Formats: sequence, C-alpha cells, structure tokens
Amino acid sequence: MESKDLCAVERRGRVHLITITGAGDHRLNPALLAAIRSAVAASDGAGALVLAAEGKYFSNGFDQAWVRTAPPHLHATMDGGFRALVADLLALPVPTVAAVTGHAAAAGCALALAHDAVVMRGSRGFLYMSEVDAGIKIVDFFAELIREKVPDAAARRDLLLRGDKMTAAEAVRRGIVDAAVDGGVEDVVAAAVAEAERLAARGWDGEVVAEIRKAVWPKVWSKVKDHGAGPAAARPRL
Ligand SMILES: CCCCCCCCCCCCC/C=C/C(=O)SCCNC(=O)CCNC(=O)[C@H](O)C(C)(C)COP(=O)(O)OP(=O)(O)OC[C@H]1O[C@@H](n2cnc3c(N)ncnc32)[C@H](O)[C@@H]1OP(=O)(O)O
Repeated sequence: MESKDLCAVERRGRVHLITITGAGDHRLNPALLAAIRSAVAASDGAGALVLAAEGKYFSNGFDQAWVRTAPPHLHATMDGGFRALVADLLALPVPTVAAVTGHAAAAGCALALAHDAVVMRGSRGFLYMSEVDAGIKIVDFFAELIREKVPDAAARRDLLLRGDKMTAAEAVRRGIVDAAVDGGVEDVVAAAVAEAERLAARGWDGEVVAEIRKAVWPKVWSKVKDHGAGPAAARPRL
C-alpha cells in the first residue's frame, strides 16, 4: 500500500490536516510511520497542523504483528521511525494539535501526546498505556514523553502502572487532554481544526515556535533530535 493510501492530507484554511485512513486500528509500523512523516513534511506554508484518524482508532500502538514477522535487524526501524516522527513534530515551525478521534493506545497514545494540544472524542475512545497489561517494557524516551506530558505523578501512575483506560473526560480532568468533544469523528476533527486555526491566526515566527517547544520538552528532544528530518539531522533513518 502506498504511503498516500495510508494518510490523507488536506488544507482547511491555514490548517494542514492529516488523516490516518482506513477502518483498522492504525498500528504504527515503518510504512505508516513513513507515511505520516511524509504528510507532516508536506505542511510547508501552513499555519498549524492537525493529525486525525478515520474509524474507531486514532492508533492502537506499534504493529506487533510486523515485529513478529520482520527480520530482527529491521526492528530498529520501528523505534527509529517513531523517534523521527516525534522529532519532526517537535521541530515543526507551526503549532500542532492531535484530534484523538478514537482509541489511542501505547505508542498511539504517545503519538497523541507528542502534539502541542490534544482534543479527544468524548463518547468513544480511550487514552491507554497498555504496556503494563501487554507485558511490554517502555523505552527511555517514552518514559520522558509521558513524564513531561503527564506532569501529575498520580495520573502518570494510573496511566503507566495501573493501565487505566481513560475516557476523554477523565483525561481532561487529569490535565492530560485539553478538551473532550461531543459528537462523532468529524466533530472532533472540526474542533481540532478550529483550535489550530486560532493558533495559526497568531502569526508566530516559526523558528521561535520550534525552539521554544524544544526548550519546553528538552529531555524528549534530546532523545529524538538525531532521528528527525530537522536541520540538524540527515535524511530520516527509516
Ligand atoms: C512493540 C514492539 C516494538 C519493538 C521495536 C520498536 C521498539 C520501539 C520502542 C518500544 C516502545 C514500547 C512502548 C510501545 C509499545 C506498543 O505500542 S506495542 C502495541 C501495544 N498496543 C496494544 O496493546 C493494544 C491495546 N489496545 C487494546 O487493548 C484495545 O484495542 C482497546 C484500546 C482497549 C480497545 O478495545 P476494543 O475492545 O476495541 O474497545 P471498544 O469495543 O471500542 O470499546 C470497549 C467498550 O468500551 C466502550 N467505550 C469505548 N470508548 C468509550 C468511552 N470513551 N466512554 C465510554 N465507553 C466507551 C465501548 O462502547 C465498548 O462497550 P461495549 O460495546 O459495551 O463492550
């Protein structure tokens, strides 16, 4: 499947809207990670970026089936591809908003939290770090991402060491998500685009946005910066 089939890209006003397509659970493997990265790279000229998804999943995390079948030497492309995508998002010269239109589990949850803002569907979908239930250790930059994006220790414990499946309302109450949106997938996307448009209207200097973001999340940036497509890095290592 070509990358353009994995993600759809459109402009809505000043907003670059990326949609992970299909009714599946959008498992993150090198092909989908590359497709999302290409879609992010196509945001030149936009004032803000939104990442959304079709169906009942935003993303259900890494593609474990791919890991089981791929030669071991390729496993690093999953980690490298994810780090590169997070680096691209942190280095982007425009505000970013995740439209969590459905379940966001494990690496899918981490991907949502790698955005500046997160709006989430109120009636469907969990924010869920399933690793403790699935018997999967998390790596350092995941821990950093959660530590920096989930500042409340109790919320971090509930997410990582209790495996809570948080609804949007719960995630808003815990300070992890910015807004719970009533209605369907398109209502969540519309709310995310509206927020992105408000941020784009501020007309910020893109380099300042990117440098402030790196300064605000320094430990995550330090663990991903050599993987992304930003000025400091060579071509993505996918
Ligand atoms: C991993 C190998 C990688 C190796 C190489 C790379 C290394 C790189 C670094 C590694 C880092 C490791 C960390 C990351 C690891 C991963 O990502 S591994 C992949 C992990 N992924 C998972 O474990 C998947 C987890 N997902 C699930 O368990 C489920 O899919 C789900 C999210 C819990 C959803 O389950 P599902 O049964 O599909 O749910 P639904 O049917 O939609 O809903 C269940 C019921 O709940 C109701 N409901 C849904 N949303 C809401 C809501 N918001 N409010 C209220 N109720 C809700 C829904 O209606 C259902 O109700 P019933 O119909 O009555 O049952």
